Amino acid sequence: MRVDAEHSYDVLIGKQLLGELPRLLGTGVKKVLVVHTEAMEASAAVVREDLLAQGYEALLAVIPDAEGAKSVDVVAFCWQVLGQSDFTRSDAIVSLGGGATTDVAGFIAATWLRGISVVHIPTTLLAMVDAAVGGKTGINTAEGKNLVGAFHSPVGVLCDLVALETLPRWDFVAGLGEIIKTGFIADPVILDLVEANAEALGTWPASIDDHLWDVVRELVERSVAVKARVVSEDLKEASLREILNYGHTLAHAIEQVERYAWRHGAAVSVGMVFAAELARLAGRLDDEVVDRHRSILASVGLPLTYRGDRWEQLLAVMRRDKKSRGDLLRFVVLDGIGKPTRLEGPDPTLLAAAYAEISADAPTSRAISL
Ligand SMILES: NC(=O)c1ccc[n+]([C@@H]2O[C@H](COP(=O)([O-])OP(=O)(O)OC[C@H]3O[C@@H](n4cnc5c(N)ncnc54)[C@H](O)[C@@H]3O)[C@@H](O)[C@H]2O)c1
Ligand SMILES: O=C(O)C(=O)C[C@@H](O)[C@H](O)[C@H](O)COP(=O)(O)O
Ligand SMILES: [Zn+2]
Repeated sequence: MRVDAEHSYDVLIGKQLLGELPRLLGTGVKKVLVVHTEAMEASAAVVREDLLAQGYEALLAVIPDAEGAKSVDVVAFCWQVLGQSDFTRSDAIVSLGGGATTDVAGFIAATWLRGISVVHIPTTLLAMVDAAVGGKTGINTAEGKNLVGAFHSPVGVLCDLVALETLPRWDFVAGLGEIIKTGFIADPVILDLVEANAEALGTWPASIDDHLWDVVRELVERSVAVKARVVSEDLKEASLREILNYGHTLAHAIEQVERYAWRHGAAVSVGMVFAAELARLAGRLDDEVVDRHRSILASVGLPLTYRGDRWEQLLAVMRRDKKSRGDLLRFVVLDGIGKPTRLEGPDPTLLAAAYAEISADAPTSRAISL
C-alpha cells in the first residue's frame, strides 16, 4: 500500500517482513535508534541484531509502556540519547510497539534536528490499522490527550501480522474499535466482515486459525487503504482528514478523565455510540444505523456506555479538542454509513440528551451495560 504525503512511502502488510527494513530506511542511513517498551525487549533485540548484521550502528531506547510513553520527559530522554550518540540528519529512528510508542517515536523523529527519518513497526492491531500510518505524531500534556505534536510522515511502515499472536484479547479488541470506525466512515465491507466473524475476533488469540488470519489481514488492508487515501488527500487535516476522528471528541475526554486507564480503542467505541446518538437526535441518522453501532461494537466486547456523573467534566475537556474553533464545538457525525459530515456548535441540550443515551446510570436509556 502506498501513501502520498509530504513524501511517498510504503505500508507493508504480511508476515516475517523484517528483511524489508533496510529498503524502507533508504540509502545513506548509518545509525538507527530503535524505540521500544520493555514488553517488546525480545523483538527489539532481534531488530537490533538484524540491523547490526546489515552494517548499521543500532542502539536501543527503552520507554514506558502505553500512554506513559507519551510525555515530554520521555521525549527529552530520547533527545538526550540521540544527542549523546551524535545522530545527524542522515540517521533514523525505528519505532517498535503499539500506537503509544509509534506516536512518541514519531514525535521524537519530527523534532530531532527539525526532522529525521522514522520507520514504524507497529505491533498492535490498532497501531497497524491507524496509529503508524498517516504521520500524526504526538504526546499528552496534563491538560489533555495529544495536545502537542507534529505531522511527520514515516519513510515506511512494516506491519508484521505475526506480532499479533502475542497481543492480549483486550488490546486486540481495542484495535477493532478503530477498524469498526473505518467501516462506518468509509468501508461498509469492514462492518460485514466484523459481523460475520465477531465471535472469533472477540476471543483473540484463542480463536486463531487460517480463516481468522485471512479475515484479520483483509481488515488490516482495508483499514490501511482508507487511511492511506484520506491522508494522501489531506495530510494536515484541513478538512477531509477529520473523518478519521469519528468518535474521538468524547473518546479523548474519557481517556483523560480515566487517567488513561481505558484503552484508546475502547474509548473510541463509546465515543462512536455518542456521535451516532447525536446524529440521530439531530435528525440526521436513522435508528437502524445507531442500533448497528451498538450491536457490532458489543459483538466483539467493546463498551457502549460511560458513567453518567461525568458529563460536565467531559464537556470541559472536549472544548480543547483539536476540531474546536474558538467556542464552537465540532463533531464528526454520519448522515449514513460511509457518509461522514460535521455537526458544528450543537445545542447544549442536544449534547446532554445524546450523553443521556450512553450514560451507564440512566435507567431509561437505550444504553446496554456490558
Ligand atoms: N497517530 C495516530 O494517527 C493515531 C491513531 C490511532 C491511535 N493513536 C494512539 O495510539 C495509542 C493507542 O495505541 P495501542 O492501542 O496500540 O496502545 P499501546 O501502544 O498502549 O499498546 C497497548 C498494549 O499492548 C502492548 N503490546 C504492544 N504490542 C504487543 C504485542 N505484539 N504483544 C503483546 N503486547 C503488546 C503494549 O505493551 C501495551 O501494554 C493511543 O495513544 C492513541 O492516541 C494514534
Ligand atoms: O489520523 C487521524 O487523523 C486520526 O484522527 C486517527 C485517530 O484514530 C487517532 O486517534 C488520532 O491520534 C487522533 O488525533 P487527534 O488529532 O484528535 O489527536
Ligand atoms: Zn484513534
